[in-house]
Amino acid sequence: MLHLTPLHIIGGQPLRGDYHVQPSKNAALPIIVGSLLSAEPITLHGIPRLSDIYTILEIVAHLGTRHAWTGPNSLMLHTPELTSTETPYALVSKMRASFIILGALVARAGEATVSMPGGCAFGHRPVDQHVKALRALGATVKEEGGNFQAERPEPLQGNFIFEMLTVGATQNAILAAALGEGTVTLENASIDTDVVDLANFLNSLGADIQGAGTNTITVNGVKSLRGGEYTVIPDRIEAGTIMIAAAATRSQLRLTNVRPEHVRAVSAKLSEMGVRILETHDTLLVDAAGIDLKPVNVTAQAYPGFPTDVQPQMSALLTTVPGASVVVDPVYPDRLTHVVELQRMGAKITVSEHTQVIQGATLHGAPVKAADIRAGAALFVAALAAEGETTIDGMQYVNRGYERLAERLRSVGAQAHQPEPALASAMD
Ligand SMILES: CC(=O)N[C@H]1[C@@H](OP(=O)(O)OP(=O)(O)OC[C@H]2O[C@@H](n3ccc(=O)[nH]c3=O)[C@H](O)[C@@H]2O)O[C@H](CO)[C@@H](O)[C@@H]1O
Ligand SMILES: C=C(OP(=O)(O)O)C(=O)O
Repeated sequence: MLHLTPLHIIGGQPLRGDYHVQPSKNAALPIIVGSLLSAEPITLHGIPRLSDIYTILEIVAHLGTRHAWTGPNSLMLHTPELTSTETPYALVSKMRASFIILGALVARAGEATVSMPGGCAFGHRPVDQHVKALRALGATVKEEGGNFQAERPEPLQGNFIFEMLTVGATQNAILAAALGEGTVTLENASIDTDVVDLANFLNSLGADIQGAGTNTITVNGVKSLRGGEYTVIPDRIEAGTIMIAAAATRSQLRLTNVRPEHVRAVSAKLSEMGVRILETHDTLLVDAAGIDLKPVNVTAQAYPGFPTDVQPQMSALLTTVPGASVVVDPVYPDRLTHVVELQRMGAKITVSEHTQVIQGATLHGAPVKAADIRAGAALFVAALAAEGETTIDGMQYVNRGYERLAERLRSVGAQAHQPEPALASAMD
């Protein structure tokens, strides 16, 4: 991964004005993979210009997809035929989300070889549910030499009950079953917004996926998918991050291009702390100006619970709130790489048995380093609230998830500066 220059933030200034939320990274990635199911051209709007998007485009290009940017966030994709059914380690290891290529290739080609996804800074991320689901629905999946090889002799059919709520495995099973005229029922399926957006996208091309957004999804395989045009949902994780940044700087800030119903768990927690939240159908006003915030306890859960992808940022906010807060993340119990870096900034956090106990303190600027995407987000939230200057290294991780971060933070009054162009614009 390319190393980027650090982000410099001089903290202690309130944010103000309107922050336009980017399109969703985690919804866009599986939708780009889903485009492999159609031989006709597809135009997608709402694709954020992020390094993860460039990585998935590299992977689908290897499989035969041609693409062209047709607007700042619009992309044309076309896969007239697959040129390979294998995704090599060098590409897959860059990004865990690429594992759902397995389901897409099984659907379109009846076979796939995908390398085992790489490890992750915040712990073990198994793929057993992806494999069990495909096997239960009639595919053979072999694990050999660090690769998973899947074959689908007949169209997938049958029933699978997930052992836990998993976004990626639900998406993988939907993709694998979408083509081929069998009927598949998925129980205890994830109801995450990114599962719903994938199903809506595939249905817009002629797929027959019923029940996305509930725990039981039925996929009636169809012969083929046509081309089409689709707009990806706004990024609820970026929205949650910026809502928290507004609270941490005790600001009044309006978020535009947001689906308030997608961030309700974050809104509820901020309201419990005393932040005023005002919703319209696509904006959110976050008002923490002049408010003495109260400490809270937070437990991350699958959607619609409090998102694990916002847990580190929430922990950063709580380091600024007088009193004791407790944070646990049963989804990823080791998602804690932000802790030691926040401590450099004066945060009072102790960790015992995967539980963060946080005492409010005054943060000060310091040199810090992000080890993963949302730990980096926690660091820029803390930096915005801290007295003095913070330099955040490891921006290649942060840039996976936040488009033109310094520029967009500056647009709402932050003093943020990253000396070199971000990776996304360097690759345009
Ligand atoms: C690209 C993308 O969209 N990534 C998101 C997606 O990841 P991802 O889809 O990988 O996460 P999952 O929803 O699958 O993981 C949820 C839980 O299930 C467990 N599990 C998952 C699969 C499996 O086969 N076995 C298993 O045990 C995981 O360890 C975790 O505890 O959802 C996560 C949970 O909201 C987010 O943190 C990630 O940002
Ligand atoms: C962890 C994340 O992404 P990934 O699942 O791709 O690692 C994230 O977006 O917070």
